[in-house]
Parts: sequence; C-alpha cells; structure tokens
Amino acid sequence: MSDLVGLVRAVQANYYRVRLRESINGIEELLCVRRARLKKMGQQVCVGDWVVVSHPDWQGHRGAIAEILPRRNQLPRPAIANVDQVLLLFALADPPADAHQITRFLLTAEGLNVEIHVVFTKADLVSPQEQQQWRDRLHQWGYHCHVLSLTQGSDWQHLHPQLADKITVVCGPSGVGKSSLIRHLTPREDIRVGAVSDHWHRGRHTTRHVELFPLPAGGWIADTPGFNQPELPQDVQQLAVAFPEIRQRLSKGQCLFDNCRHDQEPGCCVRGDWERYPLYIEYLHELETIASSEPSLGKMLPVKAKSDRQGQQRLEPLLDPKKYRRRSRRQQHQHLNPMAEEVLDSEL
Ligand SMILES: Nc1nc2c(ncn2[C@@H]2O[C@H](COP(=O)(O)OP(=O)(O)OP(=O)(O)O)[C@@H](O)[C@H]2O)c(=O)[nH]1
Ligand SMILES: [Zn+2]
Repeated sequence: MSDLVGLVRAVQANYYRVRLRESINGIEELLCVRRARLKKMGQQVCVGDWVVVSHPDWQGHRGAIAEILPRRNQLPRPAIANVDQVLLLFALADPPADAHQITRFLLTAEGLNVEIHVVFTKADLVSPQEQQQWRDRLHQWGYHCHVLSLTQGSDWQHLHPQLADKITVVCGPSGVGKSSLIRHLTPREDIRVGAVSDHWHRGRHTTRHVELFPLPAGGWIADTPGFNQPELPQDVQQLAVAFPEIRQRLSKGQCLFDNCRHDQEPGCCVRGDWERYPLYIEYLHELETIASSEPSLGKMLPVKAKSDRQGQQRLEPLLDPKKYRRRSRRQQHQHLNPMAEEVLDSEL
C-alpha cells in the first residue's frame, strides 16, 4: 500500500493538522501527533511540511506523523516550510503607508529568497493621485505592486492567478487587512474542521497560530501575526543586497574596495541620490551599533581601523554576526513545551 501523505496546515502545541493529498472515504484531514522517533531525531514538524502519516484512526480522525518529506525551504519566523512566495500587504491609509516601515518588511522578505508581491489595500480611502504616487515610488525602488480595495470593486480578484498552486505567506503591519484579504480569497473555508475541532481548540496556546488556508484555484495561503517592525538583516552584506537599487548599481559598476559599506568610502558606486539611500545608511549604522554594543564580544573579536567622517581614526570590531547573533524574543517564545509531547508520543 502506498504511503499516506499530507500537508501540515497548522501546528498548535503538540497537534498537527494534516490535509491528506487525496481524501479517503470523504475524510480530508487528520489531527496528528509526532512519532517519538522523529522527536528523538530532533526533527521539528512545521506548517507547510509534506509528511507521511501512520496509525490512521479513521473514526477519530487521528493519526501520527512518521516522516517529514524533504523541505524546499523554510521561513524562520513564523516557521513555514516550502514557501513559494511572500505577499507583502500595506494599507494606503488607516494605518498610513510609511516608506520606513515598508522598507523594513521588504528587507525581511528579500532575505527569504522567495518571490515577493507587494499589495496596497484600502485604495478606497485615498485619491487616485495618491495611489499612483505609491505605484511610482515602489517602481523606483525596484518593485511592481498591486493597488486594491476590499470594500470597493473587485480588483482583489486579480490576485487569484498569481496565487494558484503556490504556498503564499501574507505579511504586513497590523491592521492593513491581511485577515480580510484571506477571507475574500478563501470564501468557502471553514476554519473549524468537523471532528478534529474539539481536540484542536483544547490546545493550551491561545495566541494566534499560523495556518494554511486552501485557495479555490489550488494552492495555499497563510496569514502571519501582525507585527510592525521586522528585524533587520543579519549583516551589512545582506543589508546591501536586500536593496534592488544597490543590486542594480553593483551590476553596472564596482566599488573601489571589495568590502565597501557604501557609506563614506572613496570610489563607491552605490552612494548617490536615490530615494532610499538615507534609509540604507540609517540601517547600516543601526546594524553597526548593535554589533559594537555586544559587551562580551569586544574582547574576543578582531578589530579594524577606520576613518570617521571627520577623518579621525577609530577601531571597529570585525564581526561575524551570524555566529554571535542573539536569539530574538519571538524565537524564544515559539519554543513549545516538550514535556506534553512526550506523553502523546508514548501513547503510540
Ligand atoms: N476601507 C477599507 N477598510 C478595509 C479594507 N481592507 C480591510 N479593511 C478594514 O481594516 C481593518 C483591519 O483589517 P484586518 O483584516 O483585521 O487587518 P490585519 O492586517 O489582519 O490586522 P492584524 O490582525 O492586526 O494583523 C478591518 O476593520 C477591515 O474591515 C479596505 O480595502 N478598505
Ligand atoms: Zn560602495
């Protein structure tokens, strides 16, 4: 008999909601735990994983995840596997669009190495001129964007073809309409699924969890918790390549120094009169300040001599930020209780 394979739609506490690749006797989903063997091997299951299910209990709609199929990629926060694209959503008003905040989201999305779609909502709240200004602005930054309203017209339906057959993650600040958009795109989806809902809602974690919703034309879409200020990339190199404007300048020219920070260095081909250059410089200095304020690192790290803007020499640490970066508070909070899982595993 062939393996029972499914897609993990949601993870909460120690339960995994798995949508079977093919429904069996009308049953589409099983509520699963993770086999002890996977746990011993330290394998975490995350939303978006394709998994092999064993021990199906068709009456109780239960099962156990026996194997995780290879992942194409994995977003770290929130943990979602096999992501095809990120849809960044911003409102044109209420809350107003803000270049600084949009850039922080774009930088995070750029670091994920997946396709990026930018969408502005609440077009009904601003003039056509203002809509066009944001379109032009994003175009100059190197992005195409959609502008739409969920309360007027049906432009949002133009998103369907871009989402079909893909796993799309919607990110954006709080209150921009992420949940509303997903409700529009997945009209027939019932979040509570028959027999599994009782077990599901008994979970200890009451915070909003990540979930994949099926799209009518195939594919899946997930909302992510709204947070307003994503973290910066991990190092200066990653920061620079996360700006399409910088990538474009570096594809045409070359800076004098290989390790140019594109700040005050002579012979820099990136420094210039482009809109987001001051933002790049602000984030560059923010990253460098974080790096140099790590108290325990100053002693351990090699330093390099640098000239500041007044021509004074100063020492700067040469960091390997990946190695020394602290875990974020969000990561720490996402750690689930392993004890409870032990009990469930031992039942199988
Ligand atoms: N005028 C107008 N209001 C909208 C539009 N889209 C969403 N809204 C409203 O904006 C508010 C916030 O929408 P949500 O979908 O809850 O936003 P969210 O991004 O999921 O917010 P968080 O859950 O905080 O992350 C709601 O009152 C929606 O009705 C739109 O296109 N135009
Ligand atoms: Zn440079």
